[in-house]
Amino acid sequence: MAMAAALAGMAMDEVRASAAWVAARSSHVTVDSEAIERVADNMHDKIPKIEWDFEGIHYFDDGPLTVQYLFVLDALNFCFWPDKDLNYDDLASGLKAALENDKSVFDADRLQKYTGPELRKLLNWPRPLPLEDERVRLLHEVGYELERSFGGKASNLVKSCEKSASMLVATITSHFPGFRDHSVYKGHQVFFYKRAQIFAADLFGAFKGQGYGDFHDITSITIFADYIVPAVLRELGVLIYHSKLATMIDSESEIAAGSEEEVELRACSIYAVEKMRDLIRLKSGKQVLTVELDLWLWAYGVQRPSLQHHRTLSIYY
Ligand SMILES: Nc1nc2c(c(CN[C@H]3C=C[C@H](O)[C@@H]3O)cn2[C@@H]2O[C@H](COP(=O)(O)O)[C@@H](O)[C@H]2O)c(=O)[nH]1
Repeated sequence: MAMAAALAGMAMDEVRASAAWVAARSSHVTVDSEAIERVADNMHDKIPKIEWDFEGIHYFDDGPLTVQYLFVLDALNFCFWPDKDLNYDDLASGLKAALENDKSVFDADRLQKYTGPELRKLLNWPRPLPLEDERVRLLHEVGYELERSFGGKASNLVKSCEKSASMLVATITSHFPGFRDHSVYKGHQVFFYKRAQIFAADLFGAFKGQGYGDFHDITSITIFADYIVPAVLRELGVLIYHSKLATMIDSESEIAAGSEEEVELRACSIYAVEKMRDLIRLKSGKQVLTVELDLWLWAYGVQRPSLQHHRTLSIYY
């Protein structure tokens, strides 16, 4: 266990350190320190406290089934934009309705058998989902590995992590290859772990820091580098996109997964929000959690559909 705990401690340190490494070499995205200062000055005492389930779209029963639901949800929490009508809330509320209708719908043996059309039916979605084959493959992987190593239950996976969010992220990424969200940038491995970290944050939010959501190291989590938060940071002036990248995003051109542009967008977002958090702490003397900053930025972004975001086909976000 000592070895597991030591490795676990590194998971989010690696995310932070590699994001800073990219930000120091970035050529398509600039992090504007003065803008971060401005946001911290203006906002430090008025960061809105967003309720975790502010949209009222998630399943919650205060027990292990909620954990299973959240793990399945975050296994599929990526790439909605290729279907202009599909959003995260369709996934969250579709899975919720499926579970309310049939409590065994996310049993590990059943997760290993879903087909694309069955998943669509489960979500009550009328046409193929973006990256549907990958979604199905990831569901199978989740079912198989939960059964093999955790008695079929995501709640056992969480219990095995000794109330440590970083141990949870390390355990998930070592057992479930589909959660190993990383890239190689200028020869260096860069870690994001977006869906693994968001699962820890979802537990923390849903269970209000108690029970399955009780983590002594919740402060170690970074933002979840998706396609909404970078767009919000750009709107706030915190990220400046150089002209070629700005044109690609504004003209809705696809940005290749693993390209320098994509890695810089994600890594600079993590780096900038960490700086923002440090400054807010300095100015207000108060500890602000990155999960709270993330939820504020994300909620701001999804309420502004006119914000242009980058478009990358990815299973990670
Ligand atoms: N950084 C960050 N990214 C997040 C979330 C969430 C949802 N978290 C739930 C947890 C508590 C709240 O109740 C939220 O509802 C989804 N995403 C990402 O957004 C994108 C989807 O956008 P659109 O296509 O417009 O639906 C996609 O990349 C998805 O992975 C978050 O919290 N933070």
